[in-house]
Amino acid sequence: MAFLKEPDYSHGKLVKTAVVLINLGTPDAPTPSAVKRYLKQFLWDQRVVEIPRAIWWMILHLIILPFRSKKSAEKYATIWTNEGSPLLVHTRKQAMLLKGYLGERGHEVNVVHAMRYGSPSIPDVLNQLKTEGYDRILILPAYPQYSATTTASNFDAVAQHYQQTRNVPELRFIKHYHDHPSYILALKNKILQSWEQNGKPEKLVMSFHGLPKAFLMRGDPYHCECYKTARLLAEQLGLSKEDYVVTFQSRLGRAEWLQPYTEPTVQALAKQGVKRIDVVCPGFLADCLETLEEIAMEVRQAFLTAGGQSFHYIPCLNESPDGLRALAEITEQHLIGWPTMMTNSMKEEEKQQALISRAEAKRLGAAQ
Ligand SMILES: C=CC1=C(C)c2cc3[nH]c(cc4nc(cc5[nH]c(cc1n2)c(C)c5CCC(=O)O)C(CCC(=O)O)=C4C)c(C)c3C=C
Ligand SMILES: [Fe+2]
Ligand SMILES: [Fe+2]
Repeated sequence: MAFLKEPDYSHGKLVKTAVVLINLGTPDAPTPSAVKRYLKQFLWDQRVVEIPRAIWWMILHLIILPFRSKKSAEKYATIWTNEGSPLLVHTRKQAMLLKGYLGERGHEVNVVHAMRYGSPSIPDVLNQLKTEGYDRILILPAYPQYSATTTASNFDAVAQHYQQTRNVPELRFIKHYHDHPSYILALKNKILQSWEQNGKPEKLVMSFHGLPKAFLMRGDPYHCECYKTARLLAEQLGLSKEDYVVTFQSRLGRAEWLQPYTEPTVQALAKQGVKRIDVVCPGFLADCLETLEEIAMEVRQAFLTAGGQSFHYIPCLNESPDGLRALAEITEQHLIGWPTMMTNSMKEEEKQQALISRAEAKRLGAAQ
């Protein structure tokens, strides 16, 4: 009888393991209808907007969706690439490379990407892994700093998915890595690389995505984790308090969000006579609308219009070897007790895929 069949694993035996890199999500196209579909799912999440549902439904459907979808679609169009939305393109490549980096370190795990909103969706990805026989799942949120709005929302989506599943796999969930030495080192190297090419700024602006201030007051640790990342990074770079400033971007709506806000801060710096600033966004693993459009275009313009002379945007870690090495080390620490190596249960095409990822990771410097 099927239900009495012994499972094809037991303690000490190898079990197929997969890491799921989950990022926020992005529209399928830079069009008002695609952006509307994405925003509708995103902004209906109670982890993101805590306003009572009936009131929020009216605001969302009557004001936000009709106006913001069109405006945001125009912004997305300015950053869209031949391969698609930058956030999706980078996240997909990061997952592929992370698999290779982990393989090089002796962990033969699968690494796939999923999006909290939009596609590939978390349920689709987890279903696919189940079909392929993965019975150990490690969730790696693409957010170094924990926030209920992002990290806990990923957790909700994963937990909700498995509510519909009888045979739930072993699950692990990485909470944060805002102070992980290899993540800080990767950021430091990215900044030093930019300074070697372009020289140093008078002020380094570290801009993080914002949140309503009320979420901090209710206990969300995000704000503290951003400041810890910034302090560790400044220490590593040998910066004094006068050399850098922490700011928060991407405010939405009229309520107060975490301060100081990025754009007014850079305008004030320009008015105080600061001629050259660099902006880095350590909270984003991958470049996206919020960095490429909001920071590298809008905030740049605001600084230059207010009298600034030179503005450099320092890109996110994206596919940089240091960034991937950091993700590999962080992941590795959470694989302890889950022995992973090339198993006989891996299908031929899975083995082939693992070898391709490793070759690409090696080419990018994983073995250094
Ligand atoms: C109430 C609104 C929002 C909260 C809270 C929020 C938190 C939050 N977001 C990120 C990361 C990203 N946000 C991105 C886009 C984006 N964010 C909001 C709103 C809130 N975010 C909106 C409406 C949008 C869509 C774009 C727009 O219309 O302005 C993105 C980029 C997505 C892309 O497609 O490129 C990221 C990444 C974090 C880390 C965070 C809290 C810590
Ligand atoms: Fe956001
Ligand atoms: Fe924005």
